[in-house]
Amino acid sequence: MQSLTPSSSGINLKSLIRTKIQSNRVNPNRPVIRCVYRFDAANAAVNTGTANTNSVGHVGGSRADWQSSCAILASKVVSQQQNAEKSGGAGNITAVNGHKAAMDLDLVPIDNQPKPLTITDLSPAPMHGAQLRVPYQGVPGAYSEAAAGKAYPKCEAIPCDQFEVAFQAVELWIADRAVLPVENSLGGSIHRNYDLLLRHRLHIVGEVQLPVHHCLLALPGVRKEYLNRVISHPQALAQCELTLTKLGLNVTREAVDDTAGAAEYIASNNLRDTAAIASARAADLYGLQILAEGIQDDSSNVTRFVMLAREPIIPRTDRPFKTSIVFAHDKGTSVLFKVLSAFAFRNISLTKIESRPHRNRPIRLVDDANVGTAKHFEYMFYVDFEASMADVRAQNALAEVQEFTSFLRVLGSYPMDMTPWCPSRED
Ligand SMILES: O=C(O)C(=O)C[C@]1(C(=O)O)C=C[C@@H](O)C=C1
Repeated sequence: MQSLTPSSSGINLKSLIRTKIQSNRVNPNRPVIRCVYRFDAANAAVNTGTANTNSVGHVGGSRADWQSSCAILASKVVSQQQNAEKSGGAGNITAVNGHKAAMDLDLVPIDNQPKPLTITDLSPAPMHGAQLRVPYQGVPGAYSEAAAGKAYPKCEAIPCDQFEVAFQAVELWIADRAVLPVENSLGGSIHRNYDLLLRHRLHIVGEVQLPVHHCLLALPGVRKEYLNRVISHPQALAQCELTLTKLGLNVTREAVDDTAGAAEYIASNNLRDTAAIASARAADLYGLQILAEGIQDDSSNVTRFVMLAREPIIPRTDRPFKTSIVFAHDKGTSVLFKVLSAFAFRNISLTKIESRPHRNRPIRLVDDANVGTAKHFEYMFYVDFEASMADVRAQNALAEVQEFTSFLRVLGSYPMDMTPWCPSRED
């Protein structure tokens, strides 16, 4: 799979925005320009080598720098909201995934869709309104939009061109909750989002598990034999890897920012040699036909999303709760067994464990005069366990974990998604 994300370093916000605009001008047909910024924003934290601080600081130096760098375009946000209402788009999420495509194959005017929020749209001024505002990365028709609708059925889902924007929209009180995909049953963890959880100070307040039913979409009249390229989110490409091969397509696979963005790109550039992997709702929204459906390699394909807020919720014990933590230790991975036993002794089940590079201190050198220098990689460990922070067992386990670790943060204690299991789509 070709990665279309160029690397760079030593960036600041203004140069990023300039890069983005220039890239768009140079080659308006590339669907992936937004990646340039997304990748660089992540690297900003790598370059400064800091974790656990607000990423705003990394981007522009200080929060004040960042704010003065941003255009204050609150009215644009409002007009996006109005557009969304008019188009029945982001604010009106019904059966997004698992939704029968219309057989009317006329191209729809895709300009009706609300434009994704970008970093320059963020205003530090709070927005008021009764509806919960939930930013997600992608454009209408993305699975993240569906996840927002599942978590908060009456919410106004706000498309953003990158995760960083969704986080900052909540941090700056423009929005109320961000929705973030963290893992998929086939594609595995979405690593970058674990890093983002650590860099930002938002709290996990809920989770949603969304069955993901992928379709192969192309312009009306296009047949599979005409295709020489399939574009989608890297996770979606990974989830359909075997099926794409089985379909006998002689295509290159290219990664773009989100599934629905791939569909939109094909429609707006009238690409007859390219297909997208996206939802049936994306086919509806962007006037594409469904060439094949259910193309994920496993019918029970599920993505887990977490919801993030400025404040934690008050944990309870009257319903199943999950707690997510992240920890590290100065002396490397040897602490892992002790931490895990703190949960095992209390009969607390772990549902997930993930390790990521410790970006502050990625390597630990251990010199041995006789044999040389061992170079150990250092990790941050992310653990989800099935207990509420209001449960005394969890409190005792964490008190113990704290003794073993040099760094411990509770990312959130939140209700588990206990919705009935229905992996197949309801047509
Ligand atoms: O591209 C989208 O539609 C998304 O919402 C992103 C995303 C992901 O990040 O995993 C969400 C669910 C699917 O697993 C594929 C892609």
